[in-house]
Amino acid sequence: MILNTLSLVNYKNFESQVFDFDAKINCFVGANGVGKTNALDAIYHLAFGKSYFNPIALQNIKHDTEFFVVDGNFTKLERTERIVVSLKRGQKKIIKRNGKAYEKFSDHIGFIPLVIISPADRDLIIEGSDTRRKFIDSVISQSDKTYLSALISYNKVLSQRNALLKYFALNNTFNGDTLAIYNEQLNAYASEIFKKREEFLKIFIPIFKERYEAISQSKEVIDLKYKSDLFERELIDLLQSNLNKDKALQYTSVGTHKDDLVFLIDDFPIKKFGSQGQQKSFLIALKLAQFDFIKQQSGVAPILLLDDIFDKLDENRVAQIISLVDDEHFGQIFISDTHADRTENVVKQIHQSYKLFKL
Ligand SMILES: Nc1ncnc2c1ncn2[C@@H]1O[C@H](COP(=O)(O)OP(=O)(O)OP(=O)(O)O)[C@@H](O)[C@H]1O
Repeated sequence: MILNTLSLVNYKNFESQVFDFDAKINCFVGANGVGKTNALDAIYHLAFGKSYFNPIALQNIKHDTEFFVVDGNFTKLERTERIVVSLKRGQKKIIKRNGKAYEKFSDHIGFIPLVIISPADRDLIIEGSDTRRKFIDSVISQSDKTYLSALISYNKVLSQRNALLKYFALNNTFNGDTLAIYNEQLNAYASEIFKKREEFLKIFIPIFKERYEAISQSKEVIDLKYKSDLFERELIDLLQSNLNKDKALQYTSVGTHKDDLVFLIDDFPIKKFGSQGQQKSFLIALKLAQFDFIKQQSGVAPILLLDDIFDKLDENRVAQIISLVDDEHFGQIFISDTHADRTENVVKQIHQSYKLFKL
């Protein structure tokens, strides 16, 4: 998967910009605030139809302008693919592949395999379970369309069930038959989601551990554990036994929407007991394992975005990370850094072919 060119119009701080990329390594360098992360985010947009950093779509349009266009020309399996994402104020976002607009954005997910490593990933450790569920969902969805569709359906039924619980409470009424229909649907989707998350983690965890060992070169034992209500019983039984609680809360308190991933270091939560360096290595190992998994499943090396990585890790570790990717299966890498010299020094040692973009 290679991004050949990228053209931006009114995307965040870019008014009009065209990049012609190297097939291997590309570095965006420049002072704080010049738009290095924004350039990476534009590439992320082409893969996921949204920003990695700012979920409010309209805030990605350049201030005081009416629309943005992110236009990318890729080579995938020797074919040229043009992806255009655009948004005009007051209108819906449009994603086009080779001139044809997608009806459902979810159809595009996985078409441009991509992994981003950014300081913002620390949210995976410090924030709530929804951040970790999003991570696991995004990894599986990139290689499994049926998973994404089960997830979308589950969320739809879940909000209908929650709306019904609210309606019951507001109108002081109850209808077990209607609720049972939602329970059955939710149960079917949840079983599928649970099974796929379990299967995914069986493959993913060993890759992750291997990556961590390679990066950290230390003895601590790290682990990932899948936490789900569904290990206990089927969702249909859980919904039944939690009915009174759900009626009181007016929302569904059990299900795969409550699943979590527990991050452990020597059997203790990494959030509380991991050093800064261990936490960073943990997150990078997680993302590199994502890279390996997607490559393994789709047969295509994902595009790798490394945001601000030199600020967080020393040069040796960065070189190690880049060559880890280079070793077995090179994809295309995009790096952002404030220091052109530092970036060039590290990159030069690993590959002769690279481009530096001074923003
Ligand atoms: N919608 C927008 N319109 C105009 N400018 C924007 C918009 N959104 C963000 N910006 C600007 O983009 C700049 C930040 O860009 P970015 O985060 O890419 O910087 P960076 O080069 O990665 O910096 P750092 O080295 O500090 O990480 C800020 O100046 C911000 O004001």
